[in-house]
Amino acid sequence: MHSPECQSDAPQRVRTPGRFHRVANDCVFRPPQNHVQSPRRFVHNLHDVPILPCRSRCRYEPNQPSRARTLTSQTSKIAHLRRLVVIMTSVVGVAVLLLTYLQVEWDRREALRQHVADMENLAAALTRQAESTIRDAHTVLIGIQRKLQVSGYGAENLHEVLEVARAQSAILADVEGFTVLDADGRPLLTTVPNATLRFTAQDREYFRVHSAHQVTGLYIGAPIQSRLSGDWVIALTLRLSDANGEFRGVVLATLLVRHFVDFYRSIDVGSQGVIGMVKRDGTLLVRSRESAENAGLDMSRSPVLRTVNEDGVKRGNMVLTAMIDGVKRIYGFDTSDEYPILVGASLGEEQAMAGWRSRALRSGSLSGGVLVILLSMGWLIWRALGRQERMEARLQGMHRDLALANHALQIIAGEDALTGLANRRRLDETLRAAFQSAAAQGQPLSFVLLDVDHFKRFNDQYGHPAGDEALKQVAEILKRHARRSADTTARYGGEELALILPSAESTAAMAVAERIRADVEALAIANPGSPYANLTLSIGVASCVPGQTMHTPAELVAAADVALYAAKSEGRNRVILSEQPG
Ligand SMILES: Nc1nc2c(ncn2[C@@H]2O[C@H](COP(=O)(O)OP(=O)(O)OP(=O)(O)O)[C@@H](O)[C@H]2O)c(=O)[nH]1
Repeated sequence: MHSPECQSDAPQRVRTPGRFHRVANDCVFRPPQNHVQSPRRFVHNLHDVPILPCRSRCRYEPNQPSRARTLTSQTSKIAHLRRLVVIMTSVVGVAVLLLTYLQVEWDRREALRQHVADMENLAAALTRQAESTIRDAHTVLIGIQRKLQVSGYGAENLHEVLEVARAQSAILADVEGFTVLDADGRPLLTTVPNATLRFTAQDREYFRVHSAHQVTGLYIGAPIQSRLSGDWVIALTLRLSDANGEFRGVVLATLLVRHFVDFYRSIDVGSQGVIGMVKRDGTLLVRSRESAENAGLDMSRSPVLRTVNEDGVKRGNMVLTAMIDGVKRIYGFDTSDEYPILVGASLGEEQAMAGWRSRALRSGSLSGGVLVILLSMGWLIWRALGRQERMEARLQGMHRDLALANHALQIIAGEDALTGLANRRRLDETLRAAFQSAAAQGQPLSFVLLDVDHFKRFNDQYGHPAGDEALKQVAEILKRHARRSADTTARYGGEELALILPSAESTAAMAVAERIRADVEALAIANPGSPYANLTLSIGVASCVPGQTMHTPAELVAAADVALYAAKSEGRNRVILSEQPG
């Protein structure tokens, strides 16, 4: 009762005209649901039917099932192992990459955080230094302004002012000197040594700002080239007014740009680093990289100044590409609360992060090495397992061939491997011989066909190995009841067994069949799927005197088959005698 799409390698016999397929003994059948419908069987001469390879997914196991199963599970274990190797290698590889990335990224942030903090602190310190320098000059300017505004511009007072200013200028190293200009911009006095006083400052920005009364306090101008000394200076100025507030001139302190530049350059910020001071309006006052070229440059569009002026940030940091030279830098900046100035200190990003880059390169190389070793090992194991898998598959193929060869040998030998009964081929030969001999002697001949009831449910419940064991036990009972030497017990196919009883009439055959049925029932092998709760047999018995009532063995088998069908239909676990005339 093999399904037509059977594809296992078991040999099978396919019955073409009937509804049921019969396969060789070892194949595990899957009968159609309605297989008990009449006519149940179609008897044929098996020798006319070719042995075909079984191609369904039936659970056919040749006679060395456990070894074959072991090999199959071994192969699938190896395949599973190979998959595991790929998965493990990938997981560990990804983990190594991820950890390396996280470590490198953490290190980068830490390095950046450290540099940013350094630059912010440096900017704050330099802002305080600039404030202090400006404050010192501012204090002297206020003194000169007061003295002139109170005591007037007479020669004696001017002389006194000059003396005091000289003394203070000598103390203040960053100050080039102090100068007083009259309302026309001409110098009245200066502390700058060897200065020629034949010039006018009317064109200077600070002069215009004060004469137009645009500022009241200290005005910090853009860097200019001093007309007194030729040095680049930052002019700090206060307005001079008379008692009516009329413009009387300007008192001026000039800070030496080179002093700031020298000081800024003495601080190590690397060859790409820059320290600079700008006015809050964006005018560049000092830059450590060049002393004068960029003096007065408008930097109001710089992101740092925009942050300070637009967002009101007083102190902070940024990583950005400089407007002046296009170098990417890490900036720290701080603004003065006293004066409209801002000092920024920066490191070149490339130089600052060079340490981190080399550490990242080392980590990357190390991880790369680990990864290469890991992948190589994974690949080697994977390849070795592949070889083993192929070998196991070959071995499996060889075992299958061996099993088929054994099976073929058993067919030739005429014995069913599982039960030790005669196989189908020998059954047919024996039946044919018994039929001819009984016909020649005018003796009766009986044929008994036995089928285990609800065996599929038994298999489904306990598994095929248990089914095999039960079949063996039934076969043993069958052997016990074949007492005469001419009696032949055989496996007809699947869970069907047969018994040839030469010289036995129907009464004797029925008695034997009944004893077999009873003995099997008495075994009490549990079969929960059966209404009898135990394993039982349905048996069909047919008898004839060959040559008289029947003319071929096939007729006798067909009669037993119909009787067996009747036994199934009437409730199973019973023996039915064929109604065919015997
Ligand atoms: N364990 C084992 N099972 C077998 C063997 N040969 C056939 N079978 C099984 O026997 C069962 C026969 O099923 P069916 O033809 O439906 O018959 P059943 O379940 O006994 O039902 P009825 O015959 O109607 O009582 C199938 O499940 C086959 O797989 C064998 O050698 N070993």
